[in-house]
Amino acid sequence: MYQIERAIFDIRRGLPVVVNASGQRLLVQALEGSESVEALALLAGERPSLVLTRHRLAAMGMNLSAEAASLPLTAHISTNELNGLATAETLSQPAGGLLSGLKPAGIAELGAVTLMRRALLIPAALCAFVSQEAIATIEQQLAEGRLLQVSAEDATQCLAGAPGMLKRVSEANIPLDNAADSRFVLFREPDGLREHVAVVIGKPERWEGAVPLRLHSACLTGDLFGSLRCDCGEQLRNAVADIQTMGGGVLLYLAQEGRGIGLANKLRAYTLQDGGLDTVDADQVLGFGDDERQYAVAVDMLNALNIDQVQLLTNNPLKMEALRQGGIDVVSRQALYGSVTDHNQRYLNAKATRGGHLLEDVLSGQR
Ligand SMILES: Nc1nc2c(ncn2[C@@H]2O[C@H](COP(=O)(O)OP(=O)(O)OP(=O)(O)O)[C@@H](O)[C@H]2O)c(=O)[nH]1
Ligand SMILES: [Zn+2]
Repeated sequence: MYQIERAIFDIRRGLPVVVNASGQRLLVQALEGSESVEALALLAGERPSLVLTRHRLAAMGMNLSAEAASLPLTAHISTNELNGLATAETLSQPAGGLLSGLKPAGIAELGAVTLMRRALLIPAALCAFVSQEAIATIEQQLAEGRLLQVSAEDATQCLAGAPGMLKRVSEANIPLDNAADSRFVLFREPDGLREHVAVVIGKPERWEGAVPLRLHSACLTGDLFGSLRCDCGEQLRNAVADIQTMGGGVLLYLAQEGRGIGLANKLRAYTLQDGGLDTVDADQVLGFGDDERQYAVAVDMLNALNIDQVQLLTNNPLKMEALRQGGIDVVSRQALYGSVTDHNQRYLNAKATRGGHLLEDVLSGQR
């Protein structure tokens, strides 16, 4: 995985990397932030194609076949169509007849888009297979370390992380407003890119049975600034207070901003929502699924804290399911609400109707 971390840094800087699928080399560059399609074409000796996720293609008005719709991602756009589509912003527009040359994506292209996701960029990649004529130059650049190469297998798996490899890095007592006896324990993912914090409230040696647990995905706008667009800040504070009242437990503060798409993309999604889309459709226009979060890191953190039985504070059935799949016994669920306001009502409605969140009580005005 070591090469992958380095490749992600190059991708975020707008540089190309090579994704190698059984000896076939695909030059890959992020659409977002790429300065020149021409330079990529010159290096590869081929015109690049644009690889997009099926979510984005559907949002662009493509009628995907049943087969294509079931793939994790799909398609090439043939080269001369690139001109009209080459910015992240124009990609959100319906494409009409522009996208005639769709082809199913192979494992190398799947790896390319997975790298973009992991790099928290728009999941769209410029891709060109290296031509026979260009191979010598590419090999020289690889040998000199000017270009990085990753295997297609590693690239496709880079979102999942490496189970059991979270590092417990540092910890300290941090008295909180509603829970004076709290301890922050910081974990770092092996690639060093993301850090997650377990807030341990109370004295673990006194806990009996299922531990009260909150999985909280980071929301800079809501948690820190009290944004009225969502309910996150209130949920965070309510969770700390509830766990304290329940006799102590754990809040996992997960680096999963914007349901895993990152802050840059969440801000883009907010702008699309201001244009009328709901939270799910806005993410799909950008190329993302309903919810891009993976909870393996949460399971790892619970294992490190010797917790295998929990009472989960959430309205999100996916979180219960993910913990159960990771071998954690979720013995009960407790609802956790913020307030409904004029600003967040549409968002909460979409969570309930599109995302299956259990929010009936709060939306029907019972709280
Ligand atoms: N993509 C996207 N993310 C959003 C939007 N509004 C809030 N978020 C993110 O949604 C996530 C909400 O996280 P949580 O509160 O832990 O989870 P949840 O899925 O709402 O489920 P609960 O456990 O019931 O709260 C945070 O990462 C927010 O940054 C939005 O409009 N678009
Ligand atoms: Zn939020």
